[in-house]
Amino acid sequence: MKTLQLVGLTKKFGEKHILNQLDFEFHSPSRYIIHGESGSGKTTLLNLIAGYDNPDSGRVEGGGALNVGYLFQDEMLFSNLTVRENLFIKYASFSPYHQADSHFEALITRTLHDFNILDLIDRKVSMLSGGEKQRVQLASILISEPDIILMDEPTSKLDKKNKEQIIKTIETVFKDKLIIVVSHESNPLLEGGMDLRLENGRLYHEKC
Ligand SMILES: Nc1ncnc2c1ncn2[C@@H]1O[C@H](COP(=O)(O)OP(=O)(O)OP(=O)(O)O)[C@@H](O)[C@H]1O
Repeated sequence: MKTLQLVGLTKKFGEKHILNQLDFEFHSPSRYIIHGESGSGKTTLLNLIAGYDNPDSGRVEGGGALNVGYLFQDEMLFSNLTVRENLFIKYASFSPYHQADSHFEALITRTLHDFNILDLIDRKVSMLSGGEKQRVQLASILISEPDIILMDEPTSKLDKKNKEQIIKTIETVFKDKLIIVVSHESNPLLEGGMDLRLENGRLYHEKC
């Protein structure tokens, strides 16, 4: 089993400690849902795990050996490009060859099939529904073939029906991955996931 360890992780903005000597061990494959008040540091924590920002002290261990995929709160897609073109842009930024090779074709076909949107591959993003766009955004994370998936409010803009569908898809397609989700929802977002609370700069197990 792979692990991702946070060791004495500390992050300050000005004089304010956002994360304070935070120790935690995430196991893969598992699902964790991080709750916490607005401004408690949830996005800051994901940014540190992804390596987008550096801690003031402490470290993230195991992250370097694991490929991280990050779905941002406002993940951007180019509306006047097709689903294939959007995913290719993402792929080209990871692939050393920057071309749509056979690996890309196999990867995109498998991924879009898993998200049940293969028939939309040549459609412009501007012609997709909100739920379909969200599926393309989720599919785009898999283009970097990550071991760890970080998601900031992945279902916040969806209605109940779409939300349930997306959660089901995440549970099946991402079942072998370590998933860390930030969510404002008070109920467990993903069944079987571990609920955590970020408070006063530390992570606590939350009782449901
Ligand atoms: N680059 C920055 N410079 C200064 N302060 C920052 C910076 N990034 C975040 N902060 C502050 O750090 C605190 C934690 O922000 P963060 O975005 O991690 O919170 P959050 O728990 O994700 O909030 P929300 O639930 O509202 O998205 C906030 O008070 C925020 O204003």
